[in-house]
Amino acid sequence: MTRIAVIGGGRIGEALIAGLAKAGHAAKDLVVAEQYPPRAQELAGRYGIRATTVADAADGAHVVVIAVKPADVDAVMVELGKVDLDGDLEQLIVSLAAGIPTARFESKLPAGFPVVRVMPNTPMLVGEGVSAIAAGRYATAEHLDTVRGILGAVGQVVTVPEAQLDAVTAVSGSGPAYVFLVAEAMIESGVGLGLTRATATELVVQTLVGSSAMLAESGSTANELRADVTSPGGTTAAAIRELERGGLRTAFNEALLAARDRSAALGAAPE
Ligand SMILES: NC(=O)C1=CN([C@@H]2O[C@H](COP(=O)(O)OP(=O)(O)OC[C@H]3O[C@@H](n4cnc5c(N)ncnc54)[C@H](OP(=O)(O)O)[C@@H]3O)[C@@H](O)[C@H]2O)C=CC1
Ligand SMILES: O=C(O)[C@@H]1CCC=N1
Repeated sequence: MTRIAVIGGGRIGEALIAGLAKAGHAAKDLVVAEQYPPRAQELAGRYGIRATTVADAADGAHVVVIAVKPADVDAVMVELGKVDLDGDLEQLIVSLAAGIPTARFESKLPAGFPVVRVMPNTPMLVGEGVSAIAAGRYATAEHLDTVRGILGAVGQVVTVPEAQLDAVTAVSGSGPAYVFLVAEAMIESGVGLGLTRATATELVVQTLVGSSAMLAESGSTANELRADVTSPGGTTAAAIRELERGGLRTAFNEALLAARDRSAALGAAPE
């Protein structure tokens, strides 16, 4: 089985580890390098995996996943520079960091070292993630297949040109947060209308689950499904008029532009 080292045991690092563990990836083939010792121990205990240093984790791993914040990537690359990254193992660097171009990794690795950049999202924790992957200059179709195999165990995988990854980040990388925000807002509004919090939460959660399943499975577009709920002169039309008046579409346009631009800025070369 592919030996995977996850560098950075934060939110997305844990989502990947948990998703892989749930999908049956053997614990002995997963290792985490997390700089905060209590957190490292927590992950080791929760998933029965080894927690160690960056260099030790990378040494002997087939795939080294970089799951630290963009600002911490360069420090990790310095640590990796101390390891004899082993061409015989056909090692591969997979970066989950928003914005950081594959060229930045390649410039700090031995010549020709393969790098694949990925934008995942947290629902991979429950096997329902979606990841977009893009090959760096030296990554082959086989390397992309390896990454598809890993991420395919925890959700869907799409392949895009690297230039599109900042847009992907705005849509699906950050996307779960928009959905959770909508859930929060609907629950609060339900409570405002007199429902108990527990009832409002149950209604909203299952509405999101059911609507998502229809989007995924019905073969109808979002627009068609929305029209089906919107009876002429009815309650949905009244609600949607208010959402449009509140500038929902413009807000989403501006929000995704801001996220795309922030991703690009995170990847700008350090001064
Ligand atoms: N969260 C998400 O939904 C998504 C995140 N990403 C990307 O994933 C990356 C991580 O994000 P996220 O998980 O949210 O961030 P977190 O801050 O939750 O996780 C990063 C972890 O890496 C640790 N770390 C930092 N430097 C090192 C190091 N040198 N060696 C070992 N561990 C280190 C951090 O420790 P400490 O806290 O002490 O700094 C932290 O625990 C980012 O680049 C982000 O762009 C991509 C898609 C989705
Ligand atoms: O907020 C962030 O920067 C990261 C990238 C995508 C989701 N979380």
